[in-house]
Amino acid sequence: MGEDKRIPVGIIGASGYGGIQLVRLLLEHPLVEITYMGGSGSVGQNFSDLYPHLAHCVNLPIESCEPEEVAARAKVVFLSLPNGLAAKIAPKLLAKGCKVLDLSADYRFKDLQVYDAWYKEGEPRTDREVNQSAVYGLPELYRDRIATANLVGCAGCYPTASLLALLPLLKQGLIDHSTIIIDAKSGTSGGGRQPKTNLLLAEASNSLGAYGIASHRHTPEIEQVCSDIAGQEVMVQFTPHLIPMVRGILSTVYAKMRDPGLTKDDLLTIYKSFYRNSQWVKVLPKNVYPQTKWACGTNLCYLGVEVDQRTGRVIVVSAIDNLMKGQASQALQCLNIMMGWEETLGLPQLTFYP
Ligand SMILES: NC(=O)C1=CN([C@@H]2O[C@H](COP(=O)(O)OP(=O)(O)OC[C@H]3O[C@@H](n4cnc5c(N)ncnc54)[C@H](OP(=O)(O)O)[C@@H]3O)[C@@H](O)[C@H]2O)C=CC1
Ligand SMILES: CC(=O)N[C@@H](CCC(=O)OP(=O)(O)O)C(=O)O
Repeated sequence: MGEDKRIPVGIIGASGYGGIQLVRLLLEHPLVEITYMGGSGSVGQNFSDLYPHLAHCVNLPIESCEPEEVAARAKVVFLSLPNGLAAKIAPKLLAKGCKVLDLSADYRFKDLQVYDAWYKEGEPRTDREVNQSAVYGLPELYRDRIATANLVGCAGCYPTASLLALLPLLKQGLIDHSTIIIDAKSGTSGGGRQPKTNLLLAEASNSLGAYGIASHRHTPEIEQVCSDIAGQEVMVQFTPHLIPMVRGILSTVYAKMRDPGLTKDDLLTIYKSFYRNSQWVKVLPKNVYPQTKWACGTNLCYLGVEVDQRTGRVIVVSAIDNLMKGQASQALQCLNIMMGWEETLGLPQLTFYP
């Protein structure tokens, strides 16, 4: 038997929805081994007490999150915690030499004033320097930066779906920035495993509603990336909806084209070329538009591109699994890049269907 070269990995927030996706992915990844599980309310329990169906493959206790202890037992740490906690833990882990992937919003914003304005989680942040070192975890845009990062602030779920739809348009300067409208729907798992009234079956089933209109926290995150690509300030109109299903995000993006003469064939050529080196983004053929079911359980994003010649608008429909490409599997994709591994390693591409 050769030496086992698996990298020891910790998951803080293992009991949550992000945590359990990471467990599934990391157990099947050939180059890592889960060595630490951290939490809060579930400390003292075994992971298999929380998820008995996994008792045959996971036997680890949930421990309190002591950064020194975590760093002694893990070289890579995934933080899958409510917003505001990673900013307190990540600097200590980085100082001990760990690579850190944060699934919350704490390290997504270059400008902490923007973070503070939208995420009022308590005391002011004291980790400005660390924050400056963080790279936004959207591999299709920042692959090179992720490759050399020690800290990645993984992209949010709605931003991932929406930005992948928008990137080629912004990069090529094809749209009037002031006309971007994003209409998105998410399954209830987007709200996490903690009980919330609006996520009860009786509230969410047989019903569809918008929330966070003109005020959702993903608006500045989407705008930050759009502005970075466009080289000028971009504002978007973003409206999320809660839809009665468990997994999935469908984001439909509208914008006025600068050149109304562009056809659907032109745009499909542009999209296919833009994503030619991105295995996880599938640009669908002409007149085919994605369903969330196609992406379920995978790291894939499916894009359908349309042009309304009557209004001069381009319409792009984007489908992802919010817990996968929108969260845990995208974090693992980032880790693969950080470690110089094959970007597809350990990432599922076949959905459960139907
Ligand atoms: N759900 C989604 O679709 C997406 C979520 N995200 C983000 O990922 C992060 C995790 O989300 P999700 O998994 O859905 O959330 P959950 O509510 O399902 O899980 C939260 C986890 O955080 C742990 N936790 C809470 N407080 C503490 C604490 N003080 N110290 C240590 N651990 C703590 C909980 O552990 P315990 O049970 O032990 O208390 C639990 O494991 C959030 O920031 C979320 O915004 C990002 C993209 C998509
Ligand atoms: C349905 C639902 O409640 N969705 C969550 C999605 C946010 C999320 O999960 O957090 P990230 O910022 O880390 O992506 C919401 O709208 O707040």
